Amino acid sequence: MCVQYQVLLNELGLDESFITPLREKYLHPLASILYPDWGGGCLDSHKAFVVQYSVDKDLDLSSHYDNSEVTLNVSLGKEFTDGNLYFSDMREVPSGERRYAEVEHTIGHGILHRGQQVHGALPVTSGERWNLIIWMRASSIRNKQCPMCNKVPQLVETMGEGDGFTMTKKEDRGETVDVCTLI
Ligand SMILES: O=C(O)CCC(=O)C(=O)O
Ligand SMILES: [Fe+2]
Repeated sequence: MCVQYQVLLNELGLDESFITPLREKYLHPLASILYPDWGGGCLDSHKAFVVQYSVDKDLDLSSHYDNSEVTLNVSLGKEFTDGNLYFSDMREVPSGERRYAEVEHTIGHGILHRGQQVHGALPVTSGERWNLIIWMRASSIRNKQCPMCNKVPQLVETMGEGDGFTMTKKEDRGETVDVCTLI
């Protein structure tokens, strides 16, 4: 899975003023109720970005799961045809046994889902489709098991934002990332 056309909101200075308060005040309480078994009650960081699709850029996004415990996906517009989202089972279900459901995403609406639920976006056939994606992370969950490789994470310091893992207090040296995302 690779989204080529994306803008990270923290690079635009929008994390502290917009995404962090949105997560803490609104998304965390909702996720605590909806997804208590998937880290929804202990979300403590995020990666937020805007993705863009059009016929001359990326058309679609193949089936994948996110590097998140809970994801918010908001349709920002602009005007486009097709490009529906689809959702399937959790990633543990073997690919041959998965069932898929298509969801038409109304502009201005947000869809909250578990990061480990398999999903993707179908091709747009005209116009431009822009979405705000917030991958929310729970360090207490991912510190025990990496959501991308299922292993106990091997943490290394990183430049800029990490991937929502935390080191123990003694070793706390800043943002960290699991080596599995680097290879
Ligand atoms: O294009 C979309 O609406 C889905 C994007 C997505 O699933 C992701 O970036 O993880
Ligand atoms: Fe995704």
